[in-house]
Amino acid sequence: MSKTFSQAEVSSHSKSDSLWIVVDGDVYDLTKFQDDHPGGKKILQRVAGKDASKQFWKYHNEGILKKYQKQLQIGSLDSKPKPATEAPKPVQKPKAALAAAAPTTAPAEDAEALEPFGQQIPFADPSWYQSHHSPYFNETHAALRAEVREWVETEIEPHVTEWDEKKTVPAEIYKEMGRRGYLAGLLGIHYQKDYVNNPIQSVPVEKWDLFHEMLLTDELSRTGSGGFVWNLIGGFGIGCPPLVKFGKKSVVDRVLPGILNGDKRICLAITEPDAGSDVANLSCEAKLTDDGKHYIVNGEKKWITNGIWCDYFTTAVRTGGPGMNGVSLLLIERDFGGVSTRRMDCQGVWSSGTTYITFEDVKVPVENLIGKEHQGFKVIMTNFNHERIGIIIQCLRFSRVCYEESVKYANKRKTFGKKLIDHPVIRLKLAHMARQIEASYNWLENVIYQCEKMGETEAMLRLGGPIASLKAQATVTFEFCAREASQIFGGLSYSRGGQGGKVERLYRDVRAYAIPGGSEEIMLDLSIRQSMKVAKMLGMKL
Ligand code: HEM
Repeated sequence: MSKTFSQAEVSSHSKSDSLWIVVDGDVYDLTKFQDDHPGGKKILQRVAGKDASKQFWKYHNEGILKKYQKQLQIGSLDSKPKPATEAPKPVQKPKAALAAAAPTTAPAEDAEALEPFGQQIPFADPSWYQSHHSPYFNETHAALRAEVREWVETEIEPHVTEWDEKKTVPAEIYKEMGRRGYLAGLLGIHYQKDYVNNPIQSVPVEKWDLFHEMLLTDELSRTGSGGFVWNLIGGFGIGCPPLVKFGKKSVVDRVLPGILNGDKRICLAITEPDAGSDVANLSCEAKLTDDGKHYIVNGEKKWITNGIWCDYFTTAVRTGGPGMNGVSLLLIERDFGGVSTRRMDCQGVWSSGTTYITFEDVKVPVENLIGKEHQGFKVIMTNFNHERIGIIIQCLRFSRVCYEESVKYANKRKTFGKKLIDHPVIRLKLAHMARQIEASYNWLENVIYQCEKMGETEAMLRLGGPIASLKAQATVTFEFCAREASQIFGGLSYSRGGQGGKVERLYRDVRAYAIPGGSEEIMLDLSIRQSMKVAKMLGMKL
């Protein structure tokens, strides 16, 4: 935007037939927009021709300018300071600032802390973003973090509310996940470089680890929409790993490139109208044909994330007798015919496409069996840790979003002559949010590190209990933070959109995290049962 105006020039556009305002040194022509302004046109006319920065920031958050700038900004004031030509000075590392005060006997460090990143609001980002030392993150993680945040802030965040209200996300965004090489790194295993056209840009693929996967999901979750995150990786993150790990090579080679490059979509179809957390009771049946070449599948699946848009369904079916030993996993393809999907209306995660599926005489080739016949339950079990870790990462970032939005709002909203942040009762709420977020996140880092070091079977056995426990911890934290943020925002988090929009949306999304993937009650019970069982095997003495 190269055009510049003097203040006098702006002042001459102070009527409704030519209405300009200034926000942060930039000039906006609101003449046409005033009739559509959700806050009303009179309020704009009162500041016409003036600097309205103070009033603007009182009623809006940053997303509004990002969304409307292109359409409404016509230039800047000639008095606006020019942006520095050289790169802005990074925030000073606390280490340098504190060097003088550091005790001379401090132990030598193994590695330097990373540069500060983000807005430096305490607890609004993980502590390694504020240059705290971390044994887990290095320059490759910092590079990925910057790449994803750039994309999310410019291309995604300004539109998330609109997409959520429309209950969809443009297909282009999922394709972009493929084009950027992100999907190939979100499977809980090493990066699938042989199946993608463009491997990820900022990280050498051989260096990809579970912490990259964690922070990719974490940064996507800054959008503050479970619906958005699930739209992109909800079905994929749980439906694709069983195919990659246990599918026949011929099938994997045929379908995986389309999925990982973002052209085709896959989901996991396990839950049924009558079988949720008790997976072993499912009834969708698959009968082998007399020639042994196909299964004929009949049955229903419910609450299936992404189902309406999917080409492939990693489906749990009953091929044998009752209980867990009669369950198999099949890759059902929409093109086989007999697959019907309808959208379900749910409380939250609106843009995730929660689906009811019916399979009617679907003819599935036996080569689409994932794992061995009647042993699908084992495959489903190996999937749970990855699914639950995904849920934990999202819940903890959503908790941070609730906290971050609250801190920002509390620093501008005044009640009874004081900013909210100056009321001890509000600070107490923020403190309780922060302590739970940080405790849970530090536990998550440890669990990810264990997953990285243990083999799959060892991790399944030894981490099943802690991960179940952490899932419950994360969803309870999320519920608490959504509630407290909502109280801080008051009426603004009761209406949809606007400044409290993220908090209102996340409040509605809470149950979508506390129930699926193992409900809180089942998780807590399992955490003790599983941990005791494994400890006994390993020689626990009581
Ligand atoms: C570039 C200029 C502006 C744009 C693009 C804009 C846009 C919007 C939008 C989209 C909303 C709906 C709520 C939201 O999504 O946040 C809104 C609400 C509102 N705006 Fe503006 N606005 C502008 C300038 C102003 C100014 C200068 C004022 C005050 C003098 C103002 C006062 C309000 C008020 C009072 C609301 C209602 C807030 C509420 O519901 O709590 N706006 N505006």
